[in-house]
Parts: sequence; C-alpha cells; structure tokens
Amino acid sequence: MSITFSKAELERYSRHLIIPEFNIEGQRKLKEAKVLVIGSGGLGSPVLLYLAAAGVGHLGIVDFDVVDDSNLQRQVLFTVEDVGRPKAEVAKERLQKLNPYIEFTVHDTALTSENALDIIKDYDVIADGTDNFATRYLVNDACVILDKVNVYASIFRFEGQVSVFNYPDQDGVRGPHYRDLFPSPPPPGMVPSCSEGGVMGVLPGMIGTMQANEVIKVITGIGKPLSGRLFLFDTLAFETRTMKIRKNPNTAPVTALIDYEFFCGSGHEDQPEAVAEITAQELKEWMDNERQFQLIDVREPYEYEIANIGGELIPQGQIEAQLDQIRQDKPVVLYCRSGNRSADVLRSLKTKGFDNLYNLKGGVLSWAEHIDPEMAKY
Ligand SMILES: Nc1ncnc2c1ncn2[C@@H]1O[C@H](COP(=O)(O)OP(=O)(O)OP(=O)(O)O)[C@@H](O)[C@H]1O
Repeated sequence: MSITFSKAELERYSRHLIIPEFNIEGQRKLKEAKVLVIGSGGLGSPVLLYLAAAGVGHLGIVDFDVVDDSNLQRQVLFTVEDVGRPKAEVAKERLQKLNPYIEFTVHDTALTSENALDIIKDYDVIADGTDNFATRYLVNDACVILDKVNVYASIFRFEGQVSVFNYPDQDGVRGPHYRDLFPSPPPPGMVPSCSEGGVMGVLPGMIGTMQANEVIKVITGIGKPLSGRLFLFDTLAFETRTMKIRKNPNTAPVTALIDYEFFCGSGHEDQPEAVAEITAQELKEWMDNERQFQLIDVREPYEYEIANIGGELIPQGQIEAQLDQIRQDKPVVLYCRSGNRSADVLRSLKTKGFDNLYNLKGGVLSWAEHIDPEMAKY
C-alpha cells in the first residue's frame, strides 16, 4: 500500500518536508513505521510526544502503572486530572489530540517474559523508557530474538545515557546489544530507582528527546545511529562522553526469554536475607581433605579467564537455564569476585528449592588475600 498524505498532513509536516535530507521520503518512512515505546513515564513522555508530533504512523504504548502526583514533576504527558488513571490510556488520549493522523495501540499491562515476544513482534523499532534492570534485559533479549532495533536510554539524578542496540549494518549484521555492555545486572539495591534516588525533572526531557531522535534516524536512515556507542551526559558538569561498545565474544547467544526478576535478584527485601558462608580458609581445608562438594563460579567467562579457583563456570545470567547442572546430592559452594553476586545467586537458588548451598565469603578477592597471593593482582 503506497503511503499518501492529505493536505492537512502536508501542512502539518511542512517544516520536515523542506529539509532537503529529510523531505517527503523521510516523512513517508515515519508514517509507515510502527514504534513501540515501553514505559510512558519520565523518558517515555518526551519520546512519545515527539514521535507523535513527528508523524510516526503507528505508536504502541506499554505501561502497567497509573499516574501518581509525584510523576507530574517530569512525566509531561500527564496533568493533575490524570492522577490515578492508567498511564498508557491517558498517554494515547493526549497524543491523539496532538496528532489525529496517526494510530495508537495501548498495552495497559506490564511487559513480561510471557507477553513480550507477542507484543514486540508487531513493531519495527522499540524504544525502552523503563526504569528497572529486569525489564531492560527483557526488552533487550526480546529484541535480539526478534531482530528488532532497541533504542535505549536511562537516567539517574543528573545523568543520562543513550544507545542504539541490535542495529543491523548494511550487510544485516547486528551491532552490540545491552548484554554486550552490561553482561550481568548490578547487585540488587546497588543502583537506586528514581523513587529511591530521585531524578531532576528536566533530565528525562533532555535524554528522552535524544532517544526520540535516534528512533527517527533509525526509521528514516538519515545520519549515523548511535549503534556501537554509548552516549553519556552529566548535566551538572555539562560534560558529554561517547564510549565505544563492541560485541563481547563472551556474550552467550540469546535464544529464549528467562525469569528476569530472578536474573536481576529483584523482588528482594530491603535487608537481604543472610546466607550460609564458607571462608577461603575453610574452603581450602575442604579441598585439601578432598571433601565431596561442587564448586561453581558465577562470574562472567572473561573474569574466570583472568583468575579462578577452579570449579565449574556458570555465569549468573545462565544459572536459571542450567539448574540441572547444580548438584543436590552434596554441598554446593558458589563464588564470584567479592561474594555479592554469588550471595544473590544463592538466595535465588533457595527460592527454587535448592539447599546445602554455601557462599564463599569475600569471593576470589578473599581467596587471593588468604590462600593464593599470586592472584592478588586480580
Ligand atoms: N515491565 C514493565 N512494563 C511496562 N511498563 C513498565 C515496566 N517497567 C517499568 N515500566 C514503566 O516505565 C515507566 C518508567 O518511568 P519513570 O522512570 O519516570 O518511573 P515511575 O515508576 O513512573 O516513577 P517513580 O520511580 O518515581 O515511582 C513507569 O511508568 C513504569 O510504570
């Protein structure tokens, strides 16, 4: 079906149409495009407003939440009258008034491992405006599985970052994705959310408009998308940096969605539950006495290569897929660099019914200090 524009649309988009590099072709590509914006909060608001205004033909909006008073400081899609109403629904009403020439699909639901592939498959480009690691890994993995471009942004207090993941080059080879940049999530509680750490209201406006700009570049093919690069903006210092991101040969192929709450160790209590620990000296004794136990390193393969104390390598992100590798007939000792990641894995395994688990206190660092000084450089 060939895309045409009414007189009113031509008038509306006239300032785009007179840009030589953009012109009617760029506008046509926008009108043809289906973009899914996940999260209609701080980032999602400017992304949606600008994409709707620019004339993206079909916008999908995913959000499970309702508008809260504390959202109004930055979530510029919403007004006082909207408090208590579903964000995705309100967003559509607001955007439809801004641009009646485009279509919307409202997904008033949380994106989960159960529905993500089904929702995402119908769109050309995805913009992730969510605020938690579990959803970011979920969006990433679903985009990798479905060969979709994922335009990513995140914000914290005065700082933001933007990148374009899984972008195909002219030969169709996909660029790096979120897992190449962040192989494993930070320990739960280490990176506070906006509600815990706060965020300047203007920040999502600045970062979200850059995200929208990348979406437009990806759709129209104009310019050089932020693929293979991570843009960082410290608004207090007014300093920007652009880091190169490469494909990580150790990133495991993404073939299926997993339990992302488990993977990220979220759903945790404020005070993490204590875990059974073993010191480096005790572990050494177990080894010297040839005691029967399973030793598992939950770090990334590249960390294992730098220094390890033996055992099997099952990176934190792959534990869930390899539960059958974990022995139930003898004690299991889990280790990582400092003991935090392995403690999270241990807690998660307990919720899956595993028992007789020990965490190496202080991890490889403690082993290096007490048992093997050769490793001290690690
Ligand atoms: N899995 C998910 N599915 C759908 N929407 C999500 C998901 N995870 C997060 N979101 C949405 O992403 C948006 C992120 O917006 P923002 O970062 O401004 O945080 P918030 O949750 O609205 O505010 P606060 O953290 O201050 O309570 C929220 O509207 C949230 O509901």
